[in-house]
Amino acid sequence: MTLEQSDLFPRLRAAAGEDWTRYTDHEFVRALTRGDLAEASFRHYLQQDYVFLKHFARAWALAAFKADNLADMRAATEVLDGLLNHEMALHVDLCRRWGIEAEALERTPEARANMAYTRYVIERGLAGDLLELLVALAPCVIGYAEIGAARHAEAGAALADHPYREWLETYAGDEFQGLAGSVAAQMDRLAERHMAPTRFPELAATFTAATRLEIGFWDMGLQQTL
Ligand SMILES: Cc1ncc(C[n+]2csc(CCO)c2C)c(N)n1
Repeated sequence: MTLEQSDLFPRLRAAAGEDWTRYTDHEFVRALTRGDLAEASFRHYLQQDYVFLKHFARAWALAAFKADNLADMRAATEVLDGLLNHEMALHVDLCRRWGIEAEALERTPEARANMAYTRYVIERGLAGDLLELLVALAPCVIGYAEIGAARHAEAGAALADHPYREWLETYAGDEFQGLAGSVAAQMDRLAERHMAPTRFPELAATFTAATRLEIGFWDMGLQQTL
């Protein structure tokens, strides 16, 4: 399924209103796309993102625990496996090329914006069901796919010699686009089974909160705060 065919995600995105735009059209994203984002900001972001990915792996492990059928358990462990055994290694390589060695990554002090975001997502999963957790994860997974596709296209010919080409290619790539589509489809299946119409506002509040925490993550990168 493509994102356009999904049902719940566009409703959540619409409910997030301006916050969704503030996330996907953030100055960090604009500067990265133009190629003039300060390198120190990108390094700070990369280093924090390493810590972020570890906690997101924990959130996907929680998704496997919260699942009540094999298909949902497999979907969660596939993302977990991809993160732990593929994306983390790519991230460590990318960091090394940007001058951040593996030992420095391990010693990264966790920024408050980073902590707030990952722990919020995990808390939503602990307190709620799998749908609640996937909705908290959606701004990350589906948002980055949306940002990647749009910004990769926008950079266009400038990509030939672009400092952030690899980042843009990663999130515009088939793998992440496919992952976003399958998470959107999984949310739709769960919503069909578990979502009373009266539950939508609650889910929208979780989605908007996670979107605002993504904005905080860009701010943290841009301002290099801890
Ligand atoms: C702050 C922040 N938000 C989102 C992503 C993107 N992302 C992280 S894990 C994953 C796939 C599985 O959840 C995706 C798309 C990121 N790297 N950093």
